[in-house]
Amino acid sequence: MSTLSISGLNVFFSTEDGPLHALKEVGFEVPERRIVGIVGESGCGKSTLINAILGLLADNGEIRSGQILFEGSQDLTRLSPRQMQDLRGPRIATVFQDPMGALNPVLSVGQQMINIQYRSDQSKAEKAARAIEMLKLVRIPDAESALARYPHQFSGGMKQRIAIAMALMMEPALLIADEPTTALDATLEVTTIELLKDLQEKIGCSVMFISHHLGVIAELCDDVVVMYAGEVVERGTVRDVFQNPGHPYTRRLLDCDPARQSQRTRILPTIPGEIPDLRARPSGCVFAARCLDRHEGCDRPQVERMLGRDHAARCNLVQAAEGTGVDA
Ligand SMILES: Nc1ncnc2c1ncn2[C@@H]1O[C@H](COP(=O)(O)OP(=O)(O)OP(=O)(O)O)[C@@H](O)[C@H]1O
Repeated sequence: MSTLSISGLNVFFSTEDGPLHALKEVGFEVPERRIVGIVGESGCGKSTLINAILGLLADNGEIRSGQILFEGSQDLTRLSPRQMQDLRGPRIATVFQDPMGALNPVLSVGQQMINIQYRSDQSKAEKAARAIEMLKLVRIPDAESALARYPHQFSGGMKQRIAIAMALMMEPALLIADEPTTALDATLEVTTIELLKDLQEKIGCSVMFISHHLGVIAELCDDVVVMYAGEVVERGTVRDVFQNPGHPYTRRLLDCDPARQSQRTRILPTIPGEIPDLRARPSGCVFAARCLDRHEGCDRPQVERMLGRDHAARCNLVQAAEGTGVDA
């Protein structure tokens, strides 16, 4: 069973210049106990996707169609704001780039970690013991005395680890981690990634990990979903997608990844061009204007084609390649 199963998700924003189709027919799974990376450049719809799952779309946003099935039974698109509020935190936890979004600067870490357990009928001492246990798991030195300290007394890396401990404290079924290591330096990033993987295994939750850092995705995730202009253009296991990318956009992303550059460059390479205006989506492929493999099939709607058991790409060229023997 999948912890999260998204299908046919269409999200629109109303704007002064007409409706903006931010997510188009988005579909993918976050299977139980797996870590799924979501990758794509700025504007590809990652925040909209997270907000749609959490029931926190902006007032001008609307889910027009689609399903977000949580733990096989609850369609999150149909829950009331109150029901969503109950799920956020205990069942669907979040970690963001800035840990201070999750930490209250005027309360001690211990108090905050006890407050999170408000639904538990354990005693205060038991809740404090649980907080210490979590702080130890995220390798905060001297966890007992850390309870009495305030967020500003910790370094950036420690604050993020405390935020992770707080997110996982109630053993959620799903953790949504949005660029949680982007603000950290390279060494701290590696430590935090290792820790996240460790904790995920201990708690047995699923993780949706949003990042533009392909190296981190490769290191941490089991599966990856590649998004472009609000569409899922490729999905599969990290191994399949990274070793045998099917979509030209995925190939360009991998080519641009600094970790794969043979020569060191001063300027980070990026894909030339821009994401199209989502108020006027092209009728054919959404990536065609920037694609190096353009062909006549790009003007038609793109069909998602399976490249392997769990590996799919939305590109008509991939489909054409099979029959013609052309190497896609
Ligand atoms: N409230 C809104 N009203 C109108 N358009 C919006 C709104 N929120 C997002 N959009 C548009 O939806 C598209 C997807 O935006 P989104 O913020 O989800 O992308 P993103 O991949 O998270 O980008 P970033 O990494 O820069 O945050 C963009 O074209 C954006 O301009």
